Parts: sequence; C-alpha cells; structure tokens
Amino acid sequence: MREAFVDRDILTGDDEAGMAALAAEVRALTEAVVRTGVASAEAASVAAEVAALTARLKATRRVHPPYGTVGESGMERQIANPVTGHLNPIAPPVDFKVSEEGIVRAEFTLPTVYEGPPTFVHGGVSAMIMDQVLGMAAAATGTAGMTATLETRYRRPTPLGVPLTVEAKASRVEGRKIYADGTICGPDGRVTVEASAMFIAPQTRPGA
Ligand SMILES: CCCCCCCCCCCCCC(=O)SCCNC(=O)CCNC(=O)[C@H](O)C(C)(C)COP(=O)(O)OP(=O)(O)OC[C@H]1O[C@@H](n2cnc3c(N)ncnc32)[C@H](O)[C@@H]1OP(=O)(O)O
Repeated sequence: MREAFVDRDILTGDDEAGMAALAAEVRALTEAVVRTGVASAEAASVAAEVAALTARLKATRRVHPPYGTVGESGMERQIANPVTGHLNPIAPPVDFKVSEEGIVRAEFTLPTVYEGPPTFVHGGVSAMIMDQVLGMAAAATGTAGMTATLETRYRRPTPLGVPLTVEAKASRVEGRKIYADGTICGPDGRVTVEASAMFIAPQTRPGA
C-alpha cells in the first residue's frame, strides 16, 4: 500500500484542470443517464458513442490514479478520492475546509444519482461521506489513520437536491487510536446523520 501511495503521477495546473473538467462532464452525463426519458434506440446510440469515448481515454493508462500537488494540510492530494476528488466522476465532490481548531466542514448538495429511499440520500453514501470527514478530522490532529470502526446513526432521512452541511472533529488521541465525531445537517439545521469513528495510525517500524 505504501508503494502505491508514493508511486503516483502528480498533476498540476492545466493538466489537473482539464481532467477535472472531464470528470465534471462525466458527472453530468451520469445524472443525465439516471434521469433521461429518451427511447431505447436513442439510449443504444448514445451508449455506442460513450463506448467510443471510453476507448479514447483507455488509449493510455496510468498504473494508479494521479495525485495533485500537496495542499496546505496535505489532504488535497487525493484528487481521485470518491468523496472529495474533482478528478473522480463518482465524487459529488465535497470540498472540505479545515479550521485551525481542527473542525472539518463542508456544504454540499447531492443529486439524484445518490438516491436510496425515494427522494432521500442512500445511507451508504452518507456513511462514505462521514468516513471521509471523520478521517480528515483525525488527520487534522497530525496523525492520519485507517478506519477501524465507523458507527452511523441515521436520525432523519437526508434530502437530495438541497444544501447540506457536514462537520467533524477529533475528540481524543490514545496512542495510535484517534477518535472523531461528526454530523450531517439538513437545510433547516437539524441533524440527519451522526457518526463516530476510530482510526488507527500505521505502526512505525524501527528504522522506517
Ligand atoms: C494524501 C492524503 C493523505 C492524508 C489523508 C487524510 C484524510 C484521509 C481521509 C480518508 C478517510 C477514509 C479512510 C478509509 O476509508 S480507510 C479504509 C477502511 N479501513 C480499512 O480498510 C482498515 C482495515 N484494517 C486494517 O488495516 C487494520 O485492521 C488496522 C490498521 C485497522 C489495525 O491493524 P493493526 O495491525 O495496526 O492493529 P493492531 O492489531 O496492532 O491493534 C492496535 C490496537 O487497535 C485495536 N484494533 C485494531 N483493529 C480494531 C478494530 N477494527 N476495531 C477496534 N479496535 C481495533 C487493537 O485491539 C489494538 O488495541 P490495544 O490492544 O492496543 O488497545
């Protein structure tokens, strides 16, 4: 895993912006696919065009998704992350800010592709966003870790298509264990999801 972490192409400037623009178009395409009302013949015709575009992109392939340049906190590097990554079409993407107090926060809106129960966000999607924000809150203590436990409490359905707020902060560090708590709130400020997680920092090997 460590090798995969370091062995990355780094995108900067126009290269990063160009790939982000491509991902944004694919995101729009995905939303269009789940909502389109076109007839099956038109769907088949579009599928053939999309297959041709996929073949063009596969003409050259990186071993791993690239990273961006290191941001202030080091967390912005994963530009293909499925929650925050502007290069990843499956990411909403959620743009987090980390305060000096270690509070990680973002405002975001989720479109129909993330639907679970009718008109509401899929619980697994909420859990993924919570894992990310809690992991970033853990990393804001100075020590990033792997998620060991993640508990989500779904208090109310989380609505699609309206501004949501997500926030988290680490509560304590005990040796290699970092604990963090967070919430997602609806536009009325009421909590829809609460979550708590424990992250475990990698063991430092002697001489490493
Ligand atoms: C580029 C940017 C970089 C920065 C990015 C930052 C933001 C990133 C945000 C991304 C966010 C997304 C993040 C993701 O998606 S991370 C992906 C999801 N998580 C995983 O895949 C983790 C898989 N599991 C493991 O790798 C290992 O099991 C870990 C690393 C967790 C522990 O294996 P390790 O061999 O190291 O542990 P140990 O045996 O020495 O035990 C040590 C202590 O821990 C206790 N323990 C162990 N496991 C558990 C458990 N499951 N529950 C409760 N307790 C557990 C154990 O009892 C012991 O306690 P004690 O006896 O000492 O009291």
